[in-house]
Amino acid sequence: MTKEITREILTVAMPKGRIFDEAVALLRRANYPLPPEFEKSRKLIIDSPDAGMRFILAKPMDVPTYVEHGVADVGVAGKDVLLEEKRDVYEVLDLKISPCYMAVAALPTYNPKADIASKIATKYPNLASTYFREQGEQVEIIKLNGSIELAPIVGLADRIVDIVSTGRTLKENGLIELETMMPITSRFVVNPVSYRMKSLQIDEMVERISAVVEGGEGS
Ligand SMILES: Nc1ncnc2c1ncn2[C@@H]1O[C@H](COP(=O)(O)OP(=O)(O)OP(=O)(O)O)[C@@H](O)[C@H]1O
Ligand SMILES: O=P(O)(O)OC[C@H]1O[C@H](OP(=O)(O)OP(=O)(O)O)[C@H](O)[C@@H]1O
Repeated sequence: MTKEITREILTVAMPKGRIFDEAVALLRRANYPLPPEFEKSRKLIIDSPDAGMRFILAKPMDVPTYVEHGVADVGVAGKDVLLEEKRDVYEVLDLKISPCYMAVAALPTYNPKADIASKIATKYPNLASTYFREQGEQVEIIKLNGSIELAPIVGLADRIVDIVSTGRTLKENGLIELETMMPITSRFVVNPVSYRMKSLQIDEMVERISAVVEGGEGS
């Protein structure tokens, strides 16, 4: 009797939005045959039997949550999201896509006052509080969900912690960068249990993507 080696389906959590197209392009360059409906569909679960994969399309900030809980075996998440969410996932590969950086910014008139806790507006409260704690600075964090650059202009906060890419949003809103905090790129993350149970598929996927990232295969 011949024993058939069956490969289990790998569930991949993909971030919708900015990172999505670049992540899809990377997978295609690694020769994963992704269906054309990927780009056009509003579906949140897309099966690719030829690739042996099921894709779930999540909000970028939620990708590590799906991977931590094991409903996705692997996923693609920004380093910003990983630092903010601190989920129990393995970060195994820097995909070097969607580059940007995290920065502290303020109006040019910002004047640090030693006796008052500075107000920091951000979409990244954990990342920001860790950063300022490490700097030995006491701050009050104000969590916002977007349009962060608005906060200093209307007097809600005196500084912001936010992502900078082209610098256009800071510039057009009259803000200046005070400190560069850390560079950000998207990472390939893996559920620790999946890493043991589906090591064959996951190792192969990491190798194939890594070859594209490092060597520019197919680019
Ligand atoms: N200029 C940028 N602004 C924000 N995120 C960026 C930028 N450039 C790259 N990124 C990456 O893209 C991710 C965010 O993607 P996107 O803006 O689509 O999601 P989002 O923050 O959930 O947006 P929204 O809340 O507007 O839907 C970040 O986690 C970061 O790693
Ligand atoms: O340096 P830039 O190229 O201008 O990019 C940075 C801007 O892009 C992001 O905002 P996004 O467009 O996601 O909108 P949001 O304010 O709703 O988060 C980020 O929060 C900055 O505001």
